[in-house]
Amino acid sequence: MSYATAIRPLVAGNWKMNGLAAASAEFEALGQGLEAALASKLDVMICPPATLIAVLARSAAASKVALGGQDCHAKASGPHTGDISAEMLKDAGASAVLAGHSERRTDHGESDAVVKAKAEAAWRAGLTAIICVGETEAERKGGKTLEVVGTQLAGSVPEGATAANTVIAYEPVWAIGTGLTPTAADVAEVHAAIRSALEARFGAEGAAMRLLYGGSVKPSNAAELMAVPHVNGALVGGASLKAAEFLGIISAYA
Ligand SMILES: O=C[C@H](O)COP(=O)(O)O
Repeated sequence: MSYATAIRPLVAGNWKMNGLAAASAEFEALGQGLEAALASKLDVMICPPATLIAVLARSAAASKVALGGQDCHAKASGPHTGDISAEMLKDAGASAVLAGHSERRTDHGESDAVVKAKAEAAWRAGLTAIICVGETEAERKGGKTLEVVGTQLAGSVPEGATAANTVIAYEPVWAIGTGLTPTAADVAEVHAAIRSALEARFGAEGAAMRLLYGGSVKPSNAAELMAVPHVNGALVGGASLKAAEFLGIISAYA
C-alpha cells in the first residue's frame, strides 16, 4: 500500500563536541540569516553540546531554530554520573534528541536495544527521537547495506513510532566527516528501502515520517542530495558549525 504525503523537510545541525559559549554568535547569525520565506518551507534545528542548550534557548534565534540534544539516558533520573536525561534536555529547551548516532553506537557500544530505549525515553519526555542508522564501509563493500540498515531499523525504532515523534536519519558511517558521499542513486535505494520498512510497520505514520540523509553534506552537494526521493532533509555535522555554511545547505530548499 502506498500513501500520498507531503513531508515538511528538516535540516538539523549536529555540533557534536564543539562549541563554547562564544558559539552563541553562530546560532544568532543562523537565526538572522534564515529568511522568513525559506523558514516557512522547512524546519531548522541545531543539536549543540548539552551545555549550550539552555544558553541558546534564551537567544532570539531560538524562535526560528529548534534545539535538540545529541544523546540521552534511557532513565528520567537516578545515579548515572555524567549522564543527561531526556527530561533534562526538554527542561533546557530541546524539542528533539538524537538516538543511536554512529559515534554513540561505535564509541560507546550502543546496541539497537539501547537506542530503542533512548527513543522511548525521548517520547516519554515529549521530545522527538531522531533515530540514526547506517552501515560501515566494510558492510557496504560486503553488499550488506540494506540488511544492516533494516536490522537497525527493526531493533532501534520502538512500537508506537509516528511521524510526529520520530525522525529517521540514514548516515553511512564511512561518509561521516570524510568528504565522501554515496551517489544519489545509492541514497535513493536506501531511503526507498527505509520508507518501505516504515510503511510496512507503521502504515500512514511510516509513510509520513521524515527521513534525513547525513554524511558530508555541504552547500555544494545539498541540492542534489535533498532532491533524492524520500530524502526529507539532512543531518549535518561539520558544515553546521558556521552559520554561513549551514545556511548554504538550507538554501537547497529555496
Ligand atoms: O550527525 C551528523 C553526521 O555525523 C554527519 O557529519 P558530517 O556532516 O560532518 O559528515
